[in-house]
This record gives sequence, structure tokens and C-alpha cells, in this order.
Amino acid sequence: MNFSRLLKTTSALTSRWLCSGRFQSTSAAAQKLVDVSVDSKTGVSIVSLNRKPVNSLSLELFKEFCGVMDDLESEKVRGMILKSSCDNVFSSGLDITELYPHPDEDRFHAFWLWFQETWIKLYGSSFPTVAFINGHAPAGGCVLAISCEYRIMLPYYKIGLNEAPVGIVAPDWVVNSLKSVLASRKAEQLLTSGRLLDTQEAFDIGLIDKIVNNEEEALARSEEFFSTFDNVPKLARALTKQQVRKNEISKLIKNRSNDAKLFLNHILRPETQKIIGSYFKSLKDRKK
Ligand SMILES: CC/C=C\CC/C=C/CC(=O)SCCNC(=O)CCNC(=O)[C@H](O)C(C)(C)COP(=O)(O)OP(=O)(O)OC[C@H]1O[C@@H](n2cnc3c(N)ncnc32)[C@H](O)[C@@H]1OP(=O)(O)O
Repeated sequence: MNFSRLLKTTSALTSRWLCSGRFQSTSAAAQKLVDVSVDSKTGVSIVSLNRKPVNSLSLELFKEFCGVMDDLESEKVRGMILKSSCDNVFSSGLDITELYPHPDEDRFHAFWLWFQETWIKLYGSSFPTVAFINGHAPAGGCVLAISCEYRIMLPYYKIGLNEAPVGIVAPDWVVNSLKSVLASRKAEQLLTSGRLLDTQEAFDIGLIDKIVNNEEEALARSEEFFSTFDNVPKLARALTKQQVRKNEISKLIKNRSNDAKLFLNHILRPETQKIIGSYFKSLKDRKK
């Protein structure tokens, strides 16, 4: 099966959840959670996550993001830069209120399938992708960044997969995305310790590719990355990228519902709920 057909393949059960209108945004006038603009100099699309205050990743944000990715695929854009419009935070990871306290099972199932869909579309996109990490990128924020092809980060922020200390176990598609960026041993150390790295440490181990001081420099470095493909036929580039990433994506596509069930079972365990609950409380208490 070719890759674009594979990307469209979802089991009947999964389609039912993804196509269901049950979890629509409540108001048509609701603010956009994902903004898109085009850099007029380079023709590159800039996609900004816009769920204030910290871009925590909700079902509605994932849905909107997937719609944007579909549009960019059909417009055959030259490239995409993913960034944040929140101050100091690229994304604070999954919205903890989707996980705690005791999520509604139907909503959680849909939430997780849309998270998978986001990863499938971002990791498997035909066009080149850059993450401009213009703020902290813990947990799910880091997952978005490592799903892109190239990472550029501002100094003095933190990035990493801190799920283990929060009682959450990484699914294999997240582990494999990290292993596509870092050697297996480094990936394991980062995941099992759950340590967040500052920008310089992330650069030193190869988790990010460039450090920049401002957005202007980020656009210039992104352009250098995109222009490395200027003499490569678009289709050949896209199919080559997808060939490299195909195994992880097809494994998830075959196992989506089960992956959601496994994660939900883990999240619903009383010990896990307890750890997430005290973590969430400590986040709130920090400000008191
Ligand atoms: C190993 C991979 C495994 C699986 C992959 C998929 C699973 C992922 C699981 C997750 O992603 S769980 C989420 C993990 N996220 C975090 O641990 C980050 C938590 N947040 C922070 O550390 C900080 O908020 C920040 C450094 C991102 C930003 O700090 P600051 O600018 O000082 O903002 P506040 O902390 O004051 O946050 C403002 C407001 O937002 C609430 N909030 C923050 N993060 C989340 C979140 N992820 N979900 C829901 N809500 C969040 C925070 O409590 C504040 O709320 P107030 O009501 O106090 O205003």
C-alpha cells in the first residue's frame, strides 16, 4: 500500500470517533486555537499554537491542528514552521484536565485518537517541518517538536519528556519518535529520568538543531533548512521522508484503538490518578 493511502487508512472504529461531531468547539465564534500565516518572503507557512495561557493540548486544539495540516497538504506548501503565540511557552503538553480527575471515557478515547492523528499528520507530513521552540516544551510539547524534521530553540527554556515523574508511560510511537532524533541510550535516559533539559543541554545532546536569539534569526535558520531542498524534486523528497518514517506510522495505524485503551487503563489506575492529582495541585500551588 502506498503511503498516502496508508495515511488515510483508519479502522471503522477509529473513523467513528474521528468523524463524530460530539466534541465540537462550543461556539462558532470561539477564538482560533491554531493560527496560520504565510511568510511573504519565503512562501513558508507559519502555524502558531494559540491556546492561552500555555498551549495545553486539548481535544479541540488537536482537531483544529489536524484541519490545518490537511489544508497545508492540499495547498502543497513549501514548508511549515510550528511555533507558539503564548508568552514563554511553546506548549505545556497534554491538557492535564483531559487526564484528571477521572476523565470521561468517551471523551478521553476521542482525545487520544486526535492526539494520535496529530502525530500521524505532523510526523508523516509530505512537506518539510521546523519547530521553532519559542518557549518551554515539556511532555506533549516536546512530542510536537520531535515530530518535526528540524528544531530551533530560544535560549533559557526547558524541553523534555517529563511524563515518568508524572506517572505517565510513553506509548511506543512517542518512544520511537524520540529514537529517530536521539540514540537509543540517550532516549532511554531522558524518558526514564523525565529530566527537562535547558536549551544548551538539549543542543549538546542533539535534541535540538540550532539555538537562536530571536524570531528573526529563527526565520533565517529555518530558511536555510528549507532551501537545502530547493534542488530536490518535491515528490521524491516527500516519498523518501515517508519511507524513512513509514514503519512507526503504520504500526500505530494498525493499533490505534488498542493504544488508546492501554493509555486510558493506565490513566484510570488509582495510583496514576493520585500522582497526576498531586502534580497538578503542585502546579497550582506554585503561585500561592
Ligand atoms: C513520555 C511521553 C509520554 C506520553 C506522551 C504523551 C503524554 C503526555 C503527557 C503530558 O503531556 S502531561 C502534561 C505534562 N506537562 C507538564 O508537566 C508541564 C506543566 N506546566 C508547567 O510546567 C508550567 O505551566 C510551564 C513551565 C509550562 C509554564 O509556566 P508558567 O508560565 O509559570 O505558567 P503557569 O504554570 O502559571 O501555568 C498557567 C496556568 O496553566 C495551567 N497549566 C500549565 N500546564 C498545564 C497543563 N499541561 N494542563 C493543564 N493546565 C496547565 C497552570 O496550572 C496555570 O493554571 P492557573 O489556574 O494556576 O492559572
